[in-house]
Amino acid sequence: MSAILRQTGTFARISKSSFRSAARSSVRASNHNPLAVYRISAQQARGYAQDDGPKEPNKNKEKKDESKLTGKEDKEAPIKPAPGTENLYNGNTPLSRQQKNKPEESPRPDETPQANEGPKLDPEEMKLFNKMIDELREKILLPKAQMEIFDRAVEKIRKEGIPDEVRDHMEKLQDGPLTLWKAMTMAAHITEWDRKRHAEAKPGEKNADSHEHERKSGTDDGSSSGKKPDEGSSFMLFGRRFDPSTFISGLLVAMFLYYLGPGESSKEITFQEFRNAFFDKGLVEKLTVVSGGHRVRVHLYPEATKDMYPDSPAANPSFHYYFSIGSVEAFERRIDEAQNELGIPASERIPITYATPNDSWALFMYLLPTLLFIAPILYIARRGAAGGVQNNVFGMGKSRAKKFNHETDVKVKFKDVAGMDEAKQEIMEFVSFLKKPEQFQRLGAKIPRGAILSGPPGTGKTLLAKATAGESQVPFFSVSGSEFVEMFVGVGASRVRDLFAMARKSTPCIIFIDEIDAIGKARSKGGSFGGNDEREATLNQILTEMDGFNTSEQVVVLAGTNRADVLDKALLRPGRFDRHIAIDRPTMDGRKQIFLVHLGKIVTNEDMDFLSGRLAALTPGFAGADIANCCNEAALIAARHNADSVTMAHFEQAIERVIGGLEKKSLVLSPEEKKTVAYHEAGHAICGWFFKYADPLLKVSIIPRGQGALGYAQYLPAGDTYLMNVNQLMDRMAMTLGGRISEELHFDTVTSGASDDFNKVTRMATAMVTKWGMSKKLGPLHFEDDENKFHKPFAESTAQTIDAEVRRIVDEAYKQCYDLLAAKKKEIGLVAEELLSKEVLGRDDMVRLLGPRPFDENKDFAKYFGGGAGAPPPFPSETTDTPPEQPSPT
Ligand SMILES: Nc1ncnc2c1ncn2[C@@H]1O[C@H](COP(=O)(O)OP(=O)(O)OP(=O)(O)O)[C@@H](O)[C@H]1O
Repeated sequence: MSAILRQTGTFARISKSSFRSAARSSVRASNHNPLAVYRISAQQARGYAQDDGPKEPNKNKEKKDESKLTGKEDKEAPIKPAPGTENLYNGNTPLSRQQKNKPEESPRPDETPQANEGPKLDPEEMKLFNKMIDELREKILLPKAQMEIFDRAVEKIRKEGIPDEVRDHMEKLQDGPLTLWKAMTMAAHITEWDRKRHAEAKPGEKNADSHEHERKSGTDDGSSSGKKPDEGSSFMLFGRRFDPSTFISGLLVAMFLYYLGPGESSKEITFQEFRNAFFDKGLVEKLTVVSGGHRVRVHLYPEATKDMYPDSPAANPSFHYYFSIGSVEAFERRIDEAQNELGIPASERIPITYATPNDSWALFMYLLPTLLFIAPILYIARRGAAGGVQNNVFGMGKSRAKKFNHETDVKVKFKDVAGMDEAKQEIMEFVSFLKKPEQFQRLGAKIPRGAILSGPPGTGKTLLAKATAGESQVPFFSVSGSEFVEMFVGVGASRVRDLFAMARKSTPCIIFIDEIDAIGKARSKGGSFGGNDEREATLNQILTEMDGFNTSEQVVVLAGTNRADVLDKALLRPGRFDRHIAIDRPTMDGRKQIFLVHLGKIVTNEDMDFLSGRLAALTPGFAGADIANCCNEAALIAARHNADSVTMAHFEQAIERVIGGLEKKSLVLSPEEKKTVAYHEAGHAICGWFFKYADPLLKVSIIPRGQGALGYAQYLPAGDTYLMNVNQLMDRMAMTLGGRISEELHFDTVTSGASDDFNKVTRMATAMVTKWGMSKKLGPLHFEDDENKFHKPFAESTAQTIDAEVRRIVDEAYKQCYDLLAAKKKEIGLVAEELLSKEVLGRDDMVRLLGPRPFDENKDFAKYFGGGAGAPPPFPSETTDTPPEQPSPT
């Protein structure tokens, strides 16, 4: 009973096991190891081991006396705390020293423990007990009423001795420093003991004071009213009863918050640092081998570490130091050596554990951000590749087709589509199929699956498809081929599936895929550069879907393209796009019809028949979209001039603008340049007027327009001609050279303004020689152009012949033009001077200056432009003179 709390800490050394170890070690050889105190000291526990009975302390005393006599006591009990733990418990002096100086005392008869009470405390023990209680008070904050109960209980212990119950709990808490948690549970036990003591006492023995305390504390758990507390499954904390389930769920929440928190931080140190800073100072609580036996995590006593290294993060329980090890065996050996060096007994060795599940959790938490980043990408990619109608990750695999409702959206009818009667006729069949399928099925006819509408841009392919839907009164799904193409392989195919699935749900209906060449290009025969997989997969899916239609399914697929020649043959085979409808630029009559459609919305007082005819004659080569644009431009120009209605002049301005671009009034030419441009344009105009097969001039201007054109001449082609003979070609070439030859005839030098003319002439002459068989020397041969210019499809000698023939033809055209212009030098001067003064000349001015054109005019020409008879040449429309190119540095 002489020593109760003999260590650097407080209550942690009063255990039964300590007592036993003390009994053993009291006769052991002396140990100079200062660290030994860091564990349970041999002299610490001198009593309170109830199992050993009251004699045990005496036995111990005897041993102690024995050790005193032999003078070994000092050596047996370490007197100095381990480095780093001196301040652990408020700088307590080593217990062994206190113990050494403590007088041996027997329990006083009046202090004999009573039932339920432990032995009484001697002055030394009392001192230490008081110290422990002071620390408890510092660490915990109890409600006032609770504090009173606690104080009362402490007072009781002081007077009557330490009860077994409290002692047992202290025994459990002996390891490690006094943490807040330990302090709380300790306080709870003391108060609980006191409460129980009162509850078990006879009613008469209960003092009124205690009742008052319980009432005040408001924590009467029913024991006072005769109800037995459920001690097995709950414990008290702050006077509150906690059951295990509350505790476990609380613990789980705490763990959850812990892992949600800032996470475990760590620092790598060397083994030497570990030893010097922590191990040798006794701060290490435990070591854990992690990372598959490559690293060791150091668990420190947080309080002691905090005291020793106040600024270090090591005191944070979630912070850990790590050091690397070569192998587990080597590490264990080193630790053993280190502990031997410090003389730590085997029973006190630092525990070493091996990778707990927490490590996997830590690894998981460590990898979590990366996983969170990568997982969605993988998921999208996989889902994209997987395809399927259900493939709707962020709407990726969903079709982007716009659905037009036949009742509300598709208002276009066949009457709105003009100038393509044959195409309309062809597509009409689809309308009858969608309207009356039985008429075809009755006779065993298979309904065509779809049609490809091919033609230049703006010729009305989409319009025709819409009109088909409008006429058939069915829903219309419109999608562009490029909308199937995505970054992820498989998305296109998935969208095709989705589109067809949607269409099947709304049968009968029309699907229109515009620009189908974006996905329907001929598949490569392998070995192509780059990845075409996505496009090919999409095309294959279209082929499959079209095959998959059952003949009674009323889904018609129409597709538009500008490049029918590049489409995959599999698309065009019967059973898929059965029909191939070519829609070309409209003819003169077609243009007239289209003008009539679009003029319907324009406010004009002009005679519609004449207006549309004249405009159609003025717009050779125009597609439906250009015509619609012209009508709109004319209305805009008229509105800009505050006109009441749109006049012929507005339409002509609009056409000029569409053909030549915007007038560039800001581009001011010098007088010399202007004169050159005027003579250049006059040369072209004279050629067009006097060459029989050239296009008659309609308008010439020296106002710069569009993309750098300094002059502008508009010619009127005879009509829709699809063939050109040698005479027409020669006249056109001669006319094209007219600008440069006029410059030669009227100026000392020539300019670079004819560059574009030469380009045209050369191309025409080359085509005559290599494609059109118009050279006697080369004969009827066709030489394909190699776009890459890698090789010539002819022999070197043939190449020389081609060059010579092209030169000969151009020379002939040159001579033809030169002869004419040399003869008409005066007329050129007339036209050029007039141009310089007026800037723009019309056909009437030409007739005034040069007299009527000496050839029969085309009848349309005569009708709409009042000229005489004459046949203007075919399809050329206009020429513009490009700006001078920059002279090359050489
Ligand atoms: N035959 C026509 N009759 C009336 N208007 C037409 C005709 N052709 C084209 N248009 C006008 O041109 C506009 C554009 O035509 P549309 O979009 O059908 O051309 P497209 O051939 O589909 O062009 P792209 O090949 O560039 O897709 C139409 O909205 C319409 O106003």
